[in-house]
Amino acid sequence: MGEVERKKIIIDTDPGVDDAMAIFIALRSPEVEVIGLTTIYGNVYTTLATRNALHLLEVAERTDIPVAEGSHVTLMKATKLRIAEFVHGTDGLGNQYFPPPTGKAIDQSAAAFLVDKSNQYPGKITVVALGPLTNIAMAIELDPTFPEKIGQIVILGGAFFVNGNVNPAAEANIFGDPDAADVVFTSGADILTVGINVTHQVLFTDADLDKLAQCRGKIAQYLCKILGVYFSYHHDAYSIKGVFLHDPTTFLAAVNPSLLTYTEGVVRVQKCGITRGLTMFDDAKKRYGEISEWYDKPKVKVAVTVDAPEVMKMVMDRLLE
Ligand SMILES: O=c1[nH]cnc2c1ncn2[C@@H]1O[C@H](CO)[C@@H](O)[C@H]1O
Repeated sequence: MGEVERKKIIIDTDPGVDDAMAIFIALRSPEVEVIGLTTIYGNVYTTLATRNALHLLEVAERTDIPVAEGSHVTLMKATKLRIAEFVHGTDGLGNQYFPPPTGKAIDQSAAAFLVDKSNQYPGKITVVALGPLTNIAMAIELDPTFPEKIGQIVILGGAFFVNGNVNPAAEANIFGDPDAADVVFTSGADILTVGINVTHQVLFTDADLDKLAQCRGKIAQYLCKILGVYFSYHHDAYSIKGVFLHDPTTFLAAVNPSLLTYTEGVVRVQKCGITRGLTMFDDAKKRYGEISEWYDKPKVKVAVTVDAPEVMKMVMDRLLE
């Protein structure tokens, strides 16, 4: 029987506890084929992100999937980065200090890999971007036709109509490289962005963790080990007994966009000052009298609501397998 074509996915990632979850869910999603991981700083520095990406593929026994290392600096070449090790542990994976992976990244940068794959499968690739958008912006710099050739870019990023998680203005991934984010949002690519206004609705609770602990599967057991630090952080920072599933929600939105509703409009990113990293959406309800920085820019899709129970069901089904 003719097999339904699986969506080809590249995950741009900074693993990261919730990145690890998203990667494992992706590898257990029959609807998609993960054709590569590209790495970026954010939750950890890029070198560690690469090491963790290789390690996670070894845990999942999927070393056939290539890892391309991404940028160590922002689009503007800044080396002073904001790294969220206080969220994920100093090793990025819940302070477990796993032995180093045996595999190596391929001999191609993340940006070059992204461009290559977009040429190989024009219009067919979905990039799921789970960290700061430096690699994607660099792919656009490398090849200005990248936005036309890439199928879709599904982004975990932004705080739309709500406060950020770095400060009241900014969400962590956009704050990590606002210049890159603004390039990507205004590139004309088919973009769906899932902000923390949506991912904060998807809570993985203590009870879910218990279910995972009772499952004898290798991945379930592995995740239980690394989730401790992420749980403690959420308890301290938000006074909640559970963790937000930012990355898994974004990945599942790429698999099944009907899990979300979205609105469309131009998004610009504040690049300086106290609101650096702010994502400002023009809802186009007003025809402004003056030409603004939003005028005539391409629109993107901004997630507004999510079917959280269905996302949680998909997460649990895939992790408890
Ligand atoms: O308070 C925080 N500061 C920095 N990063 C965070 C925080 N909370 C979550 N994340 C990480 O940033 C992405 C979502 O913004 C997620 O990858 C999450 O793990």
